[in-house]
Amino acid sequence: MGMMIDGRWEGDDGKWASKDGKFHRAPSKFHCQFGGEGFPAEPDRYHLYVSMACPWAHRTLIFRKLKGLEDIIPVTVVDPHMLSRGWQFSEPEPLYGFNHAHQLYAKADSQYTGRVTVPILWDKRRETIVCNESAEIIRIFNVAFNDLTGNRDDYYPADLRDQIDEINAFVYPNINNGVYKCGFATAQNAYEAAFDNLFSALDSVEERLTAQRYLVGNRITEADWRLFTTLIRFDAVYVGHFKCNRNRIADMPNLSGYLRDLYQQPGIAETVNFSHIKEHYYFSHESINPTRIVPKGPVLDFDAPHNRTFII
Ligand SMILES: N[C@@H](CCC(=O)N[C@@H](CS)C(=O)NCC(=O)O)C(=O)O
Repeated sequence: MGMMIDGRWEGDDGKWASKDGKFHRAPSKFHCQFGGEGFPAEPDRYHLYVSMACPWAHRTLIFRKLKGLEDIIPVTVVDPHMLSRGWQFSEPEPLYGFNHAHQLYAKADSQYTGRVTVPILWDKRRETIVCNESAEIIRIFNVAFNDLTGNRDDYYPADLRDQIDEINAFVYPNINNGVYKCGFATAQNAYEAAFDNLFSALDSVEERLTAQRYLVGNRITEADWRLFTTLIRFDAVYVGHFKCNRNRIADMPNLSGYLRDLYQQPGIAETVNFSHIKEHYYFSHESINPTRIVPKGPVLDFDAPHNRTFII
């Protein structure tokens, strides 16, 4: 797994785990300054690069779908295999014919130093990265194109923002990133601490969902979609590949019903691609799975009844 140093691709960075054996996620470098003169909301101006495997990129695909942005913001999907040159395109990508995502980063900033991550929101006019932070991209998608699409669905409503921020601040480090802290730990004690922390957080959300249908009451918000992209991958990859195996989500009645409830919302199933999810994790992380064998199971049925509508 590599990264970019001064605008050039460096093959092996050894950065996934630090000396303490813990996984530390690097912060994103391109932050959104959307709107106004800089990056106005316009059709045929932006392009989204995603991996169908990546939970962070998945957030942006969900918001693109929910907010009716498919005609306004085209998408290019990277190959599921992320190998020695980082994210690659199965066919040259449509804007420049690049074969690798790192070429986009170099085009945006010829001196770029950092990781080459997806999602990438690209501005075709300025030929640069608008943003490579999914948490910010979904906030843009939530409102910025409303006048163009007429879609005013709001997943970060003003009256719920404090509650959404609070639950996000819990779910991100403990669950979204918590699975990575288990999977990329390189010391037994770091793994065990991450494992205990992850399952204690899942227990707490399981409890929370006893009395309410969604994370913030009875309305789906951004907080739910941010949790969804981790939960949907959990039994297929995190249980086995990342050793998050105290139990499956399928064994947690509230969380599994909640997961099916979200999966069955209109358009969401189309954003989920288990072939890319399993191929990416099991094939790309050679240090975790050197044989690169991708398991055939598990058999999962997210179309089964969720039985959550009785909860007000
Ligand atoms: N903070 C970023 C994280 C994105 C991220 O880490 N994406 C992963 C894929 S799941 C990636 O591209 N990793 C490649 C690398 O770090 O080299 C976001 O949420 O947008």
